[in-house]
Amino acid sequence: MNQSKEQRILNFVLQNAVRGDPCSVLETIDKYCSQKEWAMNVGDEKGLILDKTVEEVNPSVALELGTYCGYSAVRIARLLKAGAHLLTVEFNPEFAAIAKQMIEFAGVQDKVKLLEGPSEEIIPQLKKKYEVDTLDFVFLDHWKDKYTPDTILLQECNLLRKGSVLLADNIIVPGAPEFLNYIRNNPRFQCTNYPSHLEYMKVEDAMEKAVFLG
Ligand SMILES: O=C(NCCCCCn1ccc2cnccc21)c1cc(-c2ccc(F)cc2)cc(O)c1O
Ligand SMILES: [Mg+2]
Repeated sequence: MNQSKEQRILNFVLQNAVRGDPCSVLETIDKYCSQKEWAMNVGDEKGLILDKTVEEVNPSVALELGTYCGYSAVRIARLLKAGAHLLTVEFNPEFAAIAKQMIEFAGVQDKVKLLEGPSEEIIPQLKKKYEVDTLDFVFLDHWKDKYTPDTILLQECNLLRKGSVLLADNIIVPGAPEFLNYIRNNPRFQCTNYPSHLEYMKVEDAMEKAVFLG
């Protein structure tokens, strides 16, 4: 059975990165995906926008929708203060298995809880099953047509508080036009656009930050 691309990325990290060193894991994934096989990690350029937003928010409780190989989970978790944690949702079991190993190799497993399943099922469970009060930070990086329904669901489940920050990837490519329309025309959100490039490519992309006003 030949390996998946995601397995090849993990193997390259296990063989070339430094165990317990999140920055080394991130550099190694970026090296592989820029030189050998493209993959849909947020990458080093948009990763800096993610870093700055996480540092600005300094979240106690963060949610990520779309784990993939765990690149952005490692990226976020490495910046979290003591006692803070990231809940990351992945519905593809193969990706979840890769991400789990990636997160453990990076040494951030104590800060990350990987939840397997579709976001519309997991979000309503966050309060009771995962003991979440409200979310300080949400990174949207899953199916682009789920950004809007899941943002609505987060509000319906009372998971956002005044000042909660959403950051959405791929505003231009693959694009989330319906989300952009929803969030920019919603008076309960204050939006900021961050132009960038598609991971590992000279193609324009952008991230959108939306602060919930309560
Ligand atoms: O599709 C993307 N990501 C989503 C992957 C699937 C998520 C599925 N999933 C995960 C959790 C979860 C929970 N509930 C429901 C579904 C769930 C993506 C694509 C590109 C891209 C691809 C080709 C191209 F030519 C240019 C750009 C670049 C990106 O950065 C991306 O993020
Ligand atoms: Mg993305």
